[in-house]
Amino acid sequence: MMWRNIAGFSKAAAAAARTHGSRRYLSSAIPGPCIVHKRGADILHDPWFNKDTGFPLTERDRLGLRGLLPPRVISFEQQYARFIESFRSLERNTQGQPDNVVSLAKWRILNRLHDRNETLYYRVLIDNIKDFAPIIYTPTVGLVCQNYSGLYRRPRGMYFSAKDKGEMMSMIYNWPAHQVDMIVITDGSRILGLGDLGVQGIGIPIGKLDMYVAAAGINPQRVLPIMLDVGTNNQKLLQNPLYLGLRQPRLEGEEYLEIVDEFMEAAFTRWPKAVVQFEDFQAKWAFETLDRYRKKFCMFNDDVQGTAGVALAGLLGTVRAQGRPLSDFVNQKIVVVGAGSAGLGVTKTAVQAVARMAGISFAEATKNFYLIDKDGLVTTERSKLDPAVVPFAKNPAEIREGASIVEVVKTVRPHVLLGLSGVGGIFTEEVLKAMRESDSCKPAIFAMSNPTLNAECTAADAFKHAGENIVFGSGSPFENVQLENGSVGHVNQANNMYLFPGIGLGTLLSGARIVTDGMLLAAAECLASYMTDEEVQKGILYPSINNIRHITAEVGAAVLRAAVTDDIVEGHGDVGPRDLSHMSKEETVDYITRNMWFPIYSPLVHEK
Ligand SMILES: NC(=O)C1=CN([C@@H]2O[C@H](COP(=O)(O)OP(=O)(O)OC[C@H]3O[C@@H](n4cnc5c(N)ncnc54)[C@H](O)[C@@H]3O)[C@@H](O)[C@H]2O)C=CC1
Ligand SMILES: CC(=O)C(=O)O
Ligand SMILES: [Mg+2]
Repeated sequence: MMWRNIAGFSKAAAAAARTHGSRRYLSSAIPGPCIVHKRGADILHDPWFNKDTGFPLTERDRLGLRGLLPPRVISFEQQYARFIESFRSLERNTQGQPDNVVSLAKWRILNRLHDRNETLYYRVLIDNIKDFAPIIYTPTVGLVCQNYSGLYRRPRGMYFSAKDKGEMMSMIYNWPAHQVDMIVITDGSRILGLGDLGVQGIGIPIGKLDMYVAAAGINPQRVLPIMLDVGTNNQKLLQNPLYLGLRQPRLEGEEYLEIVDEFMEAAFTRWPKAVVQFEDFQAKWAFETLDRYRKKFCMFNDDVQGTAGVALAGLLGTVRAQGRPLSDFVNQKIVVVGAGSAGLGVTKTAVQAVARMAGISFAEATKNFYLIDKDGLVTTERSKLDPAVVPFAKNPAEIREGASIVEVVKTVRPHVLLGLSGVGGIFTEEVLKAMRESDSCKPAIFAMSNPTLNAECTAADAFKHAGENIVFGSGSPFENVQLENGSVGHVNQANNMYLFPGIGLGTLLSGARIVTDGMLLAAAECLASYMTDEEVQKGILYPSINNIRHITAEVGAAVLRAAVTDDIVEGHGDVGPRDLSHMSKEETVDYITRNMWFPIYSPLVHEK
């Protein structure tokens, strides 16, 4: 597999160079014979320009590198093969060691490459995304965040803390890149299903932006991970002498919002065309900030909106998997476990879809949805009902207030059981067995919480207890399951990674002023219609992660076209709003694809 990639190397590189690849250096070129203004060791220490042993002799001569490298010039292909060999050797040498140890060792070797040579790093990531996504993204990124203070070697991204109040407008200019396209920001308050990890949550924006580079071809020189450190309520971290964040409780209320406001003003003052993705904020701030900024800035919340689109695509897929027409979605009974930023985002979007399809009101469309939180089924009987869940609260005459998951499943016999609770294993054997009585011929189980240990159930347990005819999705990857009937139980990775890169890229390349509901719906519909009937019937609802660039180009194009329809595009670079509106669907996909950055070594000196 790896070697096939290497064999296909020069063709892909040449194609990329013809389109977009080398532009990255030229865009920041200074006049004169050299494209990079740094010299000598400064170049070797800049992961953006560094080619390690790959510097050709002319560049070694003209950039003051002679003598600073071993004499032999090694090709990109050889460097790539060398890295993969070290990675495989690490796999061999860590066999039998605990999973956490192996995962962190793999993360370290990749991270060291990231710090040293970005071109090679992104190339190995793109070519081996199926193997490496679980390391730079969920589940290992969760472990990295938990151990961040010990793993920390050098900073990546920017840190704005409560102590920086009043200073952010000048601080933002400390970032060395002139242009920033994508920002992913967190306050560390709800990192995956791991809770409040304070400043250690920076690993999430870094991992998400790695996915942006890999999937959407965002130029890595133009991405910016942001940690907004407003304190932490995690007592263990506050007591840890190695903790790297502010040692104070989280800011609340207006004090908190003032910090986020200040950052947003600073970021958009310096980079008015940037897209900002909010990530892993605790529910109350996820909703509040989305409401506060979505009409003012070009931003979206991935956990609320990206997840909703991926889940909707999965839910529509389950209808197709049952061999039923899409219109049957309105009859599906859906139990959502978890009423936080993700669960509520999913439920609201799915209810809206039912309302649209059936031509009924939102309130009427909630009929087949059942929302469960830590206190059980949400009904109108509950005291102190959170206003965000009110629209979905059931009549207690139907099922009692606070009913357990198993009670709800036994009573409702749902078509779909979807978990976004962050609680590992709550889809117990009893719950899964109850799904055998589902009214669906192919019940669907989505255990979407991350990382792996927080999944509501494993893939193997789902197929074992709920039956071999189920459709299964999980937020973190699981291996496909070999079924007793001889067939394969397919595992779908129901993760917002299938949408956020396309949402960001389509928004960026359209120059949309804001991210509208129409753009988000277009993204979800694009993903929902991506798979063929044949695949869906086999229980395959989402594309392979190996095709992530292709699906992202399609999603990006759908988002861009929806932005044109919503009349909010301002264009990107030389491509104006009129050009965008005249593009056919195919031309839009082509435009998106041509603008994806691809890692190849570009010349650092002009030919004489
Ligand atoms: N697969 C994907 O693409 C995504 C997965 N997630 C995952 O979803 C999980 C939740 O994320 P958020 O909604 O942002 O968290 P949150 O903290 O806002 O919400 C968690 C919800 O689960 C409920 N809950 C807690 N314990 C429960 C129990 N024992 N039984 C039933 N409900 C319980 C809480 O009451 C709350 O409503 C996390 O693990 C996160 O990693 C989030 C976004 C995307
Ligand atoms: C996937 C993701 O965004 C989460 O688990 O929070
Ligand atoms: Mg998230």
